Amino acid sequence: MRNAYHVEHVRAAEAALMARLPEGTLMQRAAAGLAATCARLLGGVYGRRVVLLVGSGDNGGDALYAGARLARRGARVDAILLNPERAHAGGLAALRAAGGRMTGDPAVIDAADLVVDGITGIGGQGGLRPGAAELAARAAGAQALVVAVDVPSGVDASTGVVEGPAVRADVTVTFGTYKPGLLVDPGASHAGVVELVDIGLGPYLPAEPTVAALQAGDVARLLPELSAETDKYRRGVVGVVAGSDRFPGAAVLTVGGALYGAAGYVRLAAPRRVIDLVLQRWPETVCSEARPGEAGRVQAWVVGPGMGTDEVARDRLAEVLASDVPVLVDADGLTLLGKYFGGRADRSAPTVLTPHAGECARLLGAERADVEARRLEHTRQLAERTGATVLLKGSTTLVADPAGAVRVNPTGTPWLGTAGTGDVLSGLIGSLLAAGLPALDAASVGAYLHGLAGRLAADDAPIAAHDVIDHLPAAWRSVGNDHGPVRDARPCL
Ligand SMILES: NC(=O)C1=CN([C@@H]2O[C@H](COP(=O)(O)OP(=O)(O)OC[C@H]3O[C@@H](n4cnc5c(N)ncnc54)[C@H](OP(=O)(O)O)[C@@H]3O)[C@@H](O)[C@H]2O)[C@@H](O)CC1
Ligand SMILES: Nc1ncnc2c1ncn2[C@@H]1O[C@H](COP(=O)(O)OP(=O)(O)O)[C@@H](O)[C@H]1O
Ligand SMILES: [K+]
Repeated sequence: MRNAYHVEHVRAAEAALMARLPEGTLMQRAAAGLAATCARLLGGVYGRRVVLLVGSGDNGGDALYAGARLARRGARVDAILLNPERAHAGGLAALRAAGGRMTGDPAVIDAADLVVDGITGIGGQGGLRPGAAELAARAAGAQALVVAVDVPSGVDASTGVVEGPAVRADVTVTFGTYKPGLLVDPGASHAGVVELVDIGLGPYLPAEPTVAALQAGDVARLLPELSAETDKYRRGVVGVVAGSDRFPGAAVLTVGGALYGAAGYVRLAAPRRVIDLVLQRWPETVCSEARPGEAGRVQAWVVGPGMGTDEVARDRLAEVLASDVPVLVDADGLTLLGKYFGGRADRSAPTVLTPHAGECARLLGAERADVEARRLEHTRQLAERTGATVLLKGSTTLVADPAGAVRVNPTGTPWLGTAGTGDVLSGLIGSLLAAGLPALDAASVGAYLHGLAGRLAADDAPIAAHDVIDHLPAAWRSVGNDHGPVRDARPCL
């Protein structure tokens, strides 16, 4: 698990650790890690041109001390001080002693091999002010690699919100712990590759992170375990209520995602024309024209993709919500939930909602652009308001549960932004719910595998939703299975 903490936790941990160490120790640890990364990126330090953008806080101090280390190894280091009177005194002295120079001429950026962004870190507030913004823009237009210190300046470290001009880094060297703003968009896409430097904060951080990102090993551990006794019913039955005469394809894609999830059996409740189409593509589906409540027993439902928003669809949703098993509501189901059910999921079993930004905005009565700009806040808010686990789709998918846990998905590609991929995701997560994964795990594991399948399918070229289904087995294989290969569940004869 990659854990990220809100700035207030980082500051508290820093204070507790600093109280046990000689003054300046943490900054030296940070600067050493930063300089090591810069040296590696430069592929040799001697004679290279490094420009430091230095704000008046400790973020600037880190940049100055790292600059001094590079200057001692023969780099030509120029520092541009945003506020010369308030720049970190110790860092300035170290840089001067190492032969670094102060300059007021931003043209040095144009000739630099590497620019170190030490304008603001966890102390930054809002978008960059004009002087800082000009330097950030000049660095973006130059050939140099841009390395952000701790956080790209202009990105809110706790939330990933970017409220104006901000640095776009190739690499961010962050200290002590990840910050949510490095994992959640739009901040994440300003951070580039994120490298963590351990400065010893770990023992002083709370057990529960503000935001966590699953890694392959976590996914492998969370996937259901198969054994010799496994059969289709024990694996779980997932019910799908999707498709309509107008949108039959949505059911094909949702069922496809569900078949390649962890359930052993997929049941579809849909109109005849939808069933015919689904059976052509997926003959293994068990189909029923009956209402969901009469379609047979399931361990989880997926309801919504392409089902329409008329009264028949409303009644189908009502029946599914009245069941005592986990339910995933997507697409038209979300529209119906807002229109007829007060946007709430008051149920005894878990509910998962999978809106994109537009659907999330509608359920909250907010603007889509605000949801996209402040993804973490809105995902949490919808989870609190609905009592459901909410997965907000789009660039950096987020999952929040009503108890406050948040996961951010590290896989995925913008190539997934194509019609129908959301239907595949719904089927996949529903299948994981039917297999018994708790809502937060099902949603975050589903998003992880879906994002990975999207990447494997796209490989830098356009894809269609069915390509994502086709690559789900490869995505499963690539995370492995912590419970050992399935074929070993039966002894060889
Ligand atoms: N935590 C740790 O364990 C460790 C932390 N360490 C390091 O300390 C960093 C935190 O340092 P920090 O607290 O001094 O704040 P910092 O990020 O330098 O920003 C404050 C400055 O930014 C300015 N400023 C603000 N907003 C602005 C804007 N929009 N546009 C322009 N300027 C703006 C603000 O100006 P002012 O408002 O005062 O005029 C002030 O000058 C942390 O990120 C890490 O790098 C490591 O050394 C060791 C371990
Ligand atoms: N820019 C992006 N980066 C990464 N993933 C994206 C991006 N845009 C869309 N996606 C993903 O593509 C899928 C689209 O789902 P959705 O909007 O519901 O489409 P549809 O309703 O057509 O199935 C989601 O999994 C979403 O996270
Ligand atoms: K910075």
